[in-house]
Amino acid sequence: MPEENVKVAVRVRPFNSREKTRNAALIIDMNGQSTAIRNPTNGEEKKFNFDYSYWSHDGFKEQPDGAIVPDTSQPNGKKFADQKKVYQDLGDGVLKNAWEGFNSTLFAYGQTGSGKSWSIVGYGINKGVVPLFCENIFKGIDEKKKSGDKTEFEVTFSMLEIYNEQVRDLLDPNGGNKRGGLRIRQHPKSGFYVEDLLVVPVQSYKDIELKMDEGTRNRTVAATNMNATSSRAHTIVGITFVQKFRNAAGEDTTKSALINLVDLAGSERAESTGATGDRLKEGAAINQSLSCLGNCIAALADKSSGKLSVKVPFRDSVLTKLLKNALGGNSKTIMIAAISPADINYEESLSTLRYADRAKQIKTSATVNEDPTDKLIRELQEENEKLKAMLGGNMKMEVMKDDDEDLSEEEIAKLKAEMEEEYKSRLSNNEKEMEEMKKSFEEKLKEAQLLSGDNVQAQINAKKKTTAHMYNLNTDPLLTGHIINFFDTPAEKIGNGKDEGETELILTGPGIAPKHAIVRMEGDKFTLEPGEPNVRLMHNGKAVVDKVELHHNDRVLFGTTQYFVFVHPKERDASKKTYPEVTFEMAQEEIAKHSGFDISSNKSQEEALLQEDVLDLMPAIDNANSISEDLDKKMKFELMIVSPEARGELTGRTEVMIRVINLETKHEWVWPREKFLNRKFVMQEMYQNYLDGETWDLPKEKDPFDEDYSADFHIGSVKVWMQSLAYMIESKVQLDITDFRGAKVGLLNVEVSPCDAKGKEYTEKDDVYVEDPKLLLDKPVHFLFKIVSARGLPTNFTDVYAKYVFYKEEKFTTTEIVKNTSNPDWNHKRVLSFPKAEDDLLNFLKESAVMVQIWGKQKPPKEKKSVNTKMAILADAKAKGGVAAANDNLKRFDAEKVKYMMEVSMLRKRQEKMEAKLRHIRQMLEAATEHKKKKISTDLISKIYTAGTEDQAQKCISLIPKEKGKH
Ligand SMILES: Nc1ncnc2c1ncn2[C@@H]1O[C@H](COP(=O)(O)OP(=O)(O)OP(=O)(O)O)[C@@H](O)[C@H]1O
Repeated sequence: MPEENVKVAVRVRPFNSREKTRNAALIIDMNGQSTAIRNPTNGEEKKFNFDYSYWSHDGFKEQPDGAIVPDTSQPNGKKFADQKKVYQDLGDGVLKNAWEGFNSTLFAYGQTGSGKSWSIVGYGINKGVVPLFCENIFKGIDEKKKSGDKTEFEVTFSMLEIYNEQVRDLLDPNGGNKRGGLRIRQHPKSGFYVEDLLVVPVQSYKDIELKMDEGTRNRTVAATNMNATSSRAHTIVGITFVQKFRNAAGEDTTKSALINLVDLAGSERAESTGATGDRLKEGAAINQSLSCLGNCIAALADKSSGKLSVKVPFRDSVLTKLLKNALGGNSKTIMIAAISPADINYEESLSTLRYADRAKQIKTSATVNEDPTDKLIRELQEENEKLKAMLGGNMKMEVMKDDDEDLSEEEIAKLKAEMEEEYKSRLSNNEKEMEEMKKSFEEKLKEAQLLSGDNVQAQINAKKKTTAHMYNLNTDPLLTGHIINFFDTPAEKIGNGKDEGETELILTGPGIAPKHAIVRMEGDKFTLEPGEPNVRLMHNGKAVVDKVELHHNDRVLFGTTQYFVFVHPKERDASKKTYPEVTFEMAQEEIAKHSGFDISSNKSQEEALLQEDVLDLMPAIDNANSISEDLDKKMKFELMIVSPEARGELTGRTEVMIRVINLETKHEWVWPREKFLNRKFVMQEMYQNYLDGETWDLPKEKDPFDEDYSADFHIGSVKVWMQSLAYMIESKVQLDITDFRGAKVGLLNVEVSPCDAKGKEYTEKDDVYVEDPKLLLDKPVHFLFKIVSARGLPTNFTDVYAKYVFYKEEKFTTTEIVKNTSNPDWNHKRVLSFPKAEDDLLNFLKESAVMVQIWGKQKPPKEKKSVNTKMAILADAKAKGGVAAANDNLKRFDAEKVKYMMEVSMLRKRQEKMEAKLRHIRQMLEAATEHKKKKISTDLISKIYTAGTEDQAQKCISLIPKEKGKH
């Protein structure tokens, strides 16, 4: 069988708005087949060669109809690759292969938002490979038919999603409700397949479009209910193209091709979740399928470079089972690696390029799937006879294993146990397949029409024009507008389906109550009201307590995940207003604004970034809280805005962090954003199991809500400025310790002073004061750094210690640990010696500081007070007077104040020194007058001026009478 390498194309997209806000720099360059990426920190460039390198970053224009085309008047217009170009290179090949009877797989890899869907599916008029391929296949069929070709053509369509290692049939509206998802089976010849997957016959591109819409709608319902981000799911569209004709020998022949189009989940999840250092990093939060795909690709690349003993772990995940053929078997395979052009995504883009680089080494060997139809039926019959015999115990069951698989006894036993079931399934599957083969395509189409909801969809579209309704909003714009609910009854009750009375609209998700809300229709007027007290219900960003009137384009949030936009066609048509298109971001922004955040566009880059983080995290935190409430997990999450100083860091930007509070024990933790998001994925999965009625609670070590109170806790920090040392003046100060929120949590007594090489502190006597730090250049300098004690720390801590990094040190220095007191005395003392002071050091002393962080352990819980999570969170929100518990530490915590305090104390000392010098000069002049001296040697003047101590100065002044040059 001829082997062929996987074809790899890389495509770089334009800057998105996020990258533009961040003033991101372009780090990708493409030239012919090569793609270069520049490391933004050191400027180093790495080059890769691919089958195609598609420049879609700039050099284009948008036509009035929205089509994006090359603009040759721009410098990069010539190399710009539009959708057409990509289709011509990649899609056309797939089409040709399909006609010849080869299987093909096209998959898109890349981080979230890198442009995978753009290439595979496309947006609006800018159609991607899938729609263009589908259009062309039917065009080809029509042409053949017109030319009098007698071949029968059959095209079928299927669409599935892999989320959290479960397969969901996207063409089956109930596909998402099947527990554990659909099963994967293995066929001896064709490999792994999904059992019971709906495969519908289609007759035209229009049919496929409708089916794709249907699939997307089901995907939206599932994603909204599960509160999942679509970028964590893999979507596989399967198209089979069958040609039935009579061959030269006069036999009825079937030529078939399976085309798999795979839109993979965002690649970053597999990598970056590990960076949080959280114990849950190995948990379900990592997309197992994606990391396993990486392992398979690496193993296959090794294999093709000659390492034949390498085992390819296809069986380790659902995705790799289904892509086994695409990667190592009977398929011609293409990978599109999508990358961002921006420096801020350097790591992700580099890892995508490496992935692609490895993938291009993989070899597959596709064969034409063409056989006489009778033979195919005979084979199926024969196989069924065999299966029956084996199931009846007349034949030994052989475990099906690949040459490259090395299974243990245990694994073989397990596989055997699964086999019986598998045989039964295959038996019925084969029977179904034979039946299907005997049926004409017309019969199949007729059946499918009965099953399909095409007409229903057409009716819905017509009704949308005249009847009030609401449509869903999703973070992924491709999933927005697919869930429609009409309001055509006097009162529409909305709830989670657990109410005893009737609920017209059931919504699932965290925070949805049995009687959640009611939408009433009174003539042309619509109103919204909560169905029971304390439900999470928002209207245009504000919490709904009483009845509110609904107007066209209003935004409604039920619980914490179900976002909708209300459409009132009558009001809209009668109004002269132009209504803006509502986006998910807009809906989030208005919620943030009403919770007290300053949302404006007029911001510095740093503020804009912070705003973006706030908007990202606020709904996620609400969501985590409502999951905690529904599962009664006793934990509460709050958003905090934390400056680098408050985090105990010298540099960095103001960030969003999450304060976690145990409502029963009052223990607290502070989580970085990544850790929170990582854990939230696990919370969502836990919640989904709860909804599905499965055992949902997890053991302590896997529970995303669990935290160890005895872990070290960062109580607060102090920034100690070093300026006085630049003048060799000591500084003994008491400074405020501030916590993450910028609140004062105690006082720290610190001292810095110049000393000799042995660490002996200089006294007034051996004054080493310098007027200008430059005078220390190239001289040896030594300092003493003392952390004496802290006073008034919060009483809920013990085992307290301080730690810091001095100047260019890499590791923290830690004081001893002091137990059971909120007034620890550390008496920590350290000599810091620099044999030759350099500019860097002097600059550091003059302008920088040492961050001292105070750490401790929270004390064990006192007697636990049992609380109900929902009630406790509600009480807390009421006490704080708002939904979001955003802190205002930016206003409260003034990092500059400490600097000024220390600067003033240092200036005072410098002034004393200057005044002494002045006094000595004055005394010198007085002595000269008294002794009638007209001249004094410059040598003596300089000695008086630079005298280190009072004694030295007086000694020099007393030499004046002995000076020569009287009268
Ligand atoms: N070649 C391109 N030209 C113009 N815009 C593009 C291009 N590629 C991507 N975009 C834009 O970038 C955004 C993200 O692209 P897309 O949705 O395709 O990313 P994705 O990788 O599929 O993300 P996800 O993993 O979330 O599904 C979209 O708004 C899209 O319009």
